[in-house]
Amino acid sequence: MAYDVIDKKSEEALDEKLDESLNKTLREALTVKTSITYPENSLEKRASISVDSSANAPVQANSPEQPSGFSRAFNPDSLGRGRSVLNLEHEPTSMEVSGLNLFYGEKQALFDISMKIPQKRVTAFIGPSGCGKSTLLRSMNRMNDLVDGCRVNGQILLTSSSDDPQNIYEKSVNVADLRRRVGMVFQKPNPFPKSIYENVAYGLRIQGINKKRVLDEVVEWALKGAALWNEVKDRLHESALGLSGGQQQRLVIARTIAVEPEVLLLDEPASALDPISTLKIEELINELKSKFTIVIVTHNMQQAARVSDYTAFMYMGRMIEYGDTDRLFTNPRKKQTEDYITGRYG
Ligand SMILES: Nc1ncnc2c1ncn2[C@@H]1O[C@H](COP(=O)(O)OP(=O)(O)OP(=O)(O)O)[C@@H](O)[C@H]1O
Repeated sequence: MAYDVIDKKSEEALDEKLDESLNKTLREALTVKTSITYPENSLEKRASISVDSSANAPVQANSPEQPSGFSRAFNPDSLGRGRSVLNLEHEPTSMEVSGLNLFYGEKQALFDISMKIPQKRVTAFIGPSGCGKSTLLRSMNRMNDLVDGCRVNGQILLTSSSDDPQNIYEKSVNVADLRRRVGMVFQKPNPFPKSIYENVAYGLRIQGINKKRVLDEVVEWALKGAALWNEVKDRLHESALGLSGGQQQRLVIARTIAVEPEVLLLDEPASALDPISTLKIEELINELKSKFTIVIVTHNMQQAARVSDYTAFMYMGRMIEYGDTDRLFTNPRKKQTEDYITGRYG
């Protein structure tokens, strides 16, 4: 079977363009006045993220990620979490995608995608290169608006915090506000050239919150939430650019969660990181889902199996199968899913 040929050049060009637009977009998203207020003594709910101190503990260098000679075939040893099968029908949702088609100029990249994104769960998108994972992820906070000639039809409802779900593609939607509510972390860490503290405080300062005690609390909360506090608490005023790649990625996560998004979109957040940093990001995802809905794109099936509750398998712009992660990996219902997870293609 012929697979979609990826136009690497346009992908790289898009990545560059997204990188360029990113800081601007982030700044816009963070400048939005929101209903969030951070009065003193109102930060108790932040404490509800339990930060497992083991996330900062040293780990065995050979523990995470692919064994040497890794093939794309899925290794079922990644499963066995011993939990019961999850059922999407019974989950409250954060987002609901229906009949979504997306075009880059003449080329259609997504075909009639419909899916529910369950609240406070981790949903992974997997599939061969070029199948549309990142496109679908980016469509969830309208990052694709940055691509010339990109058109979308269908709808995506943001359902988590309102009785009156809003289609994010409606004209009246404030896109900067949307991107604060649906935050995104990219493959390449992109801290601002500021101190560690100011990176995390950025979104709050822009909202006019300058009280030191409040900022201190939020910065500490977000850095703890991103499992970075112990490593940086003594150097908060040093440049973020002096951190390692893995630390920078956790800093970006801290910056994103500091403005309390409802949904965190992670586009291969660990693919540029070493195995130890990758493990920390995976542990972090597990911690963060108690507070945030998480959607992750990953090339790595072991990673999808380790971190996600639900997995969506995509192929050539279509959603082929979507359901409980353990079930999908151990008992796929579609032959294309089975072929992919057994390494027959991809
Ligand atoms: N800016 C763009 N202009 C034109 N086509 C694009 C653009 N971005 C992506 N595409 C095409 O859309 C399709 C889906 O790409 P997308 O990057 O979403 O796939 P993916 O599954 O995330 O791939 P990968 O795993 O390689 O990152 C591909 O055929 C790709 O070439």
